[in-house]
Amino acid sequence: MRTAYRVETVRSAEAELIARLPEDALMRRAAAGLAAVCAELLGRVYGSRVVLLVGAGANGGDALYAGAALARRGAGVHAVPLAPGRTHPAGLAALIRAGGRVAEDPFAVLASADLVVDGITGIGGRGGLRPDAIPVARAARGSNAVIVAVDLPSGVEADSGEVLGEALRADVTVTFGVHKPALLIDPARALAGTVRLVDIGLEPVLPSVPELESPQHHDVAALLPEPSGESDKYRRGVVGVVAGSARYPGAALLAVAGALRGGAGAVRYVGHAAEAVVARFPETLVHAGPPAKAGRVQAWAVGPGLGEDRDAVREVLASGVPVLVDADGLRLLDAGDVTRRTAPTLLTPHAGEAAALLGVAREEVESARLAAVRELAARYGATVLLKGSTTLIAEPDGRIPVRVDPMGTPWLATAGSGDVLSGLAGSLLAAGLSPYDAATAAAYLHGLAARIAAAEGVPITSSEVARALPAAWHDVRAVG
Ligand SMILES: NC(=O)C1=CN([C@@H]2O[C@H](COP(=O)(O)OP(=O)(O)OC[C@H]3O[C@@H](n4cnc5c(N)ncnc54)[C@H](OP(=O)(O)O)[C@@H]3O)[C@@H](O)[C@H]2O)[C@@H](O)CC1
Ligand SMILES: [K+]
Repeated sequence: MRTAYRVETVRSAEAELIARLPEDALMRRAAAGLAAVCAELLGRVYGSRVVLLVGAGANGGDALYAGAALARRGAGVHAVPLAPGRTHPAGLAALIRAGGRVAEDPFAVLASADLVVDGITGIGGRGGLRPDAIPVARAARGSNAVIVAVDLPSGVEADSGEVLGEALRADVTVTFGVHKPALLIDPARALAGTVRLVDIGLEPVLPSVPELESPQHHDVAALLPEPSGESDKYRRGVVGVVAGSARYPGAALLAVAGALRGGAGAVRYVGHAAEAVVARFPETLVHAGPPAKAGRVQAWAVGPGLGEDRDAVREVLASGVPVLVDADGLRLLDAGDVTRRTAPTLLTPHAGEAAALLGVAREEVESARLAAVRELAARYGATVLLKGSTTLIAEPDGRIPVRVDPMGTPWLATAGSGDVLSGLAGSLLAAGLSPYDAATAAAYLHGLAARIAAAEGVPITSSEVARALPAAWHDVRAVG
């Protein structure tokens, strides 16, 4: 798992290290790593033009020491102090000793820069760029220079990934010790560019439980169910899919398509589209309803294209097996029916549905996704998968890390893709995964399938995403 830690945790780990090391040792390590990435980006350091945007804190110090290292290798380095009188004194002295200078005209040096180092704010920044920094940041972005953010793009909130004002979009972010939540969560993540992690020796002093974790191929491979010699379809799990309506029969087909490729031994479809489902997927067991009379299942997925069938949602939530609720099911559910449950529940809203469940505006969820997913999970006592530009998965117990899906792709923003995800995650629940792991594996495989389907760079449909799921399993298993 890739992990991210909150500022408070990073600061206490740093304090522990600083106490054992000579003064400035950590900053020098950070700056050396930063200078190495800048040199790599420049290709030829000698004769290159570098501008340092320097704020009032240690983030500016990092930029100054890295600038000094580049100046020693022959780069022309200019510092632009944005908090004059509060510029890191030792860092500035090191830059001047190395032949760097303070810029007389920041806009002139920015116009001809090859590389700009953004050291305005790091983990100490709050509330977007300040007015003085905005024209300078815009000039940097408007130049042809590569922009390298120090630790974080300046102007983002480190712990939440929110962007409360203007921020400076980077091409590359060089972060120290460990990722911060803003580097994994939109909207901040989209401003970080490529993220490079510099080891400053922090790992051994960090707590074992991070704020966020983001799975990679081998993590997902370890979660996927594997049939054993004794497996029959019931032991592998039967997933009940309650989806589709006279108005939205397609949702039933897409949810079943996802469920058939999620590792359960059988898919039992319940609803008004039974005929269409069997015609397309003859391996499906079907039942016209109601869910309670459908026969044995190990998990339910309810909601895609369901229309107004409130009773079906209520009945499924009254069952003693894990339940996934999506789409119309989220609109129809009664909060008490969820909080009273003893078996686990997984809710899979997009930002609009999450906003309705929380009683806030959609923009509020989109701008503060981490807070929204945690609040929903706590309020409903359920695992929540919040879909979107960054898909997040939270447990009701706030001490458990929120998982961030790294596989999302804009290609998934296509009609019916959520229906495929519901079926897939429901199937993984029926196969015995916890809601947390089922949601994690489903989001990952779904994103990977979309990437595989869109490999030629052409638009894809949700049916194609479902068809690419076996290739996604294969890909994950091959590496895991
Ligand atoms: N600790 C360590 O050992 C190591 C730390 N390292 C580095 O230190 C960084 C953290 O340094 P930090 O704590 O000095 O805070 P930092 O991010 O530089 O900015 C805070 C300053 O900016 C100001 N300010 C606040 N908001 C602002 C805004 N919106 N716009 C403009 N200004 C704003 C605020 O002052 P204020 O004006 O509010 O009084 C404050 O003085 C970290 O990210 C990493 O790069 C590495 O070297 C590794 C070792
Ligand atoms: K920065």
